[in-house]
Amino acid sequence: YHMKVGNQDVVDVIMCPNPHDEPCFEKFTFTPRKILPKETPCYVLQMMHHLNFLEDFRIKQETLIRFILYVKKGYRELPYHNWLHAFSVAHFAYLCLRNFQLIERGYLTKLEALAYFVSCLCHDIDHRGTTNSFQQQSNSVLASLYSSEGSVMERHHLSQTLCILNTEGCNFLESLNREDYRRCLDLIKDMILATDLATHYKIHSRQLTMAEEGYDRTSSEHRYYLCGLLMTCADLSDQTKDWTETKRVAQLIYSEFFNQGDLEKQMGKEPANMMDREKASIPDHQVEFLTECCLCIFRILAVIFPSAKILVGAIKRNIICWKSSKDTFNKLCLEGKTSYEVLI
Ligand SMILES: Cc1nc2ccc(C(=O)N[C@]34C[C@H]5C[C@H](C[C@H](C5)C3)C4)cc2n2c(-c3ccccc3Cl)nnc12
Ligand SMILES: [Mg+2]
Ligand SMILES: [Zn+2]
Repeated sequence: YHMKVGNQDVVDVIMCPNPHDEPCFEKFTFTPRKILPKETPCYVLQMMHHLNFLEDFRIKQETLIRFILYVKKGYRELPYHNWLHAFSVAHFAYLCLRNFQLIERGYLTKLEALAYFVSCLCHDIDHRGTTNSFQQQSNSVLASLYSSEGSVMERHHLSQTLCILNTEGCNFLESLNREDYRRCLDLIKDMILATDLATHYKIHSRQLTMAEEGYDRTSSEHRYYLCGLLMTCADLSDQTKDWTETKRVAQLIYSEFFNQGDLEKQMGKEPANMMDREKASIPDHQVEFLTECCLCIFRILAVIFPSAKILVGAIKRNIICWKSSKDTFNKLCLEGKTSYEVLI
């Protein structure tokens, strides 16, 4: 957008802050879930234009638009793991690329940046609203396909992504030379597989060591850990927004968790507490998850990128809100409400 403010041109003010000084699209305080779903494909295209991907990789706009629409269609109408989650994760990746200047400061090559943004958009395609362990428990088709390698859902999201790339008129990477094409697909594989939280728990301590030692651009191990860190932070970025947003997102997540718990009960299985709408204490579980998982991973991000400290602050504020909400939850639960009913 080219915008005149007074007699001074304000060039390239994209999604500029509107007069009611709502958070600007370019800031970490912006909540991408407020964008109308039908407008989201345009915003994806706009972000890729502003990251200069179309020029750098000679991407045909028509092919890219078809790819984006196929990816959007690939997501199911679920409470949480839907297209709007993918869009918000990709928006966070866009903010990291722009605000941390990941390319300009050599943290990621342009190809890695492209793979990062596209992986965020595709990382949960065709999610069924159930966990990897549920795939095993229910002997799903996906479990029979992938359970020997682990990360069952993530391998399915990757395979769906590659299928779309191989769909007529959707391969926006077609102008990459053979080596870059191969490298980009390998990066997308590593990045989508990195969104399996169980994997994050395994490599978390090494990511911390990497941050404390100082990021070594020449180390392929460091580059792998940074990509995994950036993927997990994007996947959890809802937790860095304001309390209203965080609370609403938790309600969506637990709606999926409890649906799975109901399914497990019907199968005669005992669901985990966090999946059981009768037993789960959402505030307690969220305080634990935000403290044990989110706070740790965003602290590592802030060691490498000091401007990410505001994200750590946002998570701390949400932990305080969950702790203070506990009294309300306990009081209402005493009146016989489940913690889910209190949340909605
Ligand atoms: C707010 C919030 N809470 C969350 C609470 C719990 C879990 C969760 O999967 N826990 C674990 C706990 C152990 C070790 C592994 C495997 C299983 C056993 C299940 C992970 C995720 C949560 N989560 C996510 C999220 C991120 C990535 C994939 C799926 C999801 Cl849902 N995004 N936001 C949230
Ligand atoms: Mg996932
Ligand atoms: Zn996700």
